[in-house]
Amino acid sequence: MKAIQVAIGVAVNGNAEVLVALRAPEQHQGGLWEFPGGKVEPGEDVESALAREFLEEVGLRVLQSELLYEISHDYGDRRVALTVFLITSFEGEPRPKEGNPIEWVTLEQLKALAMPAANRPIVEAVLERLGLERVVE
Ligand SMILES: Nc1nc2c([nH]c(=O)n2[C@@H]2O[C@H](COP(=O)(O)OP(=O)(O)OP(=O)(O)O)[C@@H](O)[C@H]2O)c(=O)[nH]1
Ligand SMILES: [Mg+2]
Repeated sequence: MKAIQVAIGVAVNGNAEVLVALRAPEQHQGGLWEFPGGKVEPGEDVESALAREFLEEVGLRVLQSELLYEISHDYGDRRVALTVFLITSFEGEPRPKEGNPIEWVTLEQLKALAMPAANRPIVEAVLERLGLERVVE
């Protein structure tokens, strides 16, 4: 099975909070919290996909981002290859443009969120990058 290429972003605000969205029940891995993002389209590079998905899903214009982490995960029903960016500068106020609730959460709150399995090492990388204790020792 070919992996689906996905670009996702961890936007950080001035209070050291990160932006998360709730996946709709009918979506793959529905009912779990995610970092906004989505599938890279044919012919599109992964940074462009990140910028497009952020505008489409939460209405933010990405001004500055850096590569944070890459992970492939097999969910059984599909394989995904996630490229994760830390978004250090953006423009606009986040709005749930596709109807999924969105929230700024502290890193402590992030640790406790129910997210898809592929996100556990991503959260570790976020905590490490932003300077907090790891979740698992
Ligand atoms: N956006 C997002 N997708 C994630 C995360 N973690 C994770 O495993 N995924 C998986 O990545 C895949 C693609 O993400 P997506 O469903 O957001 O894609 P999309 O926005 O293009 O959705 P669409 O197909 O409805 O247009 C899904 O299978 C999803 O389960 C995450 O933190 N954020
Ligand atoms: Mg999406």
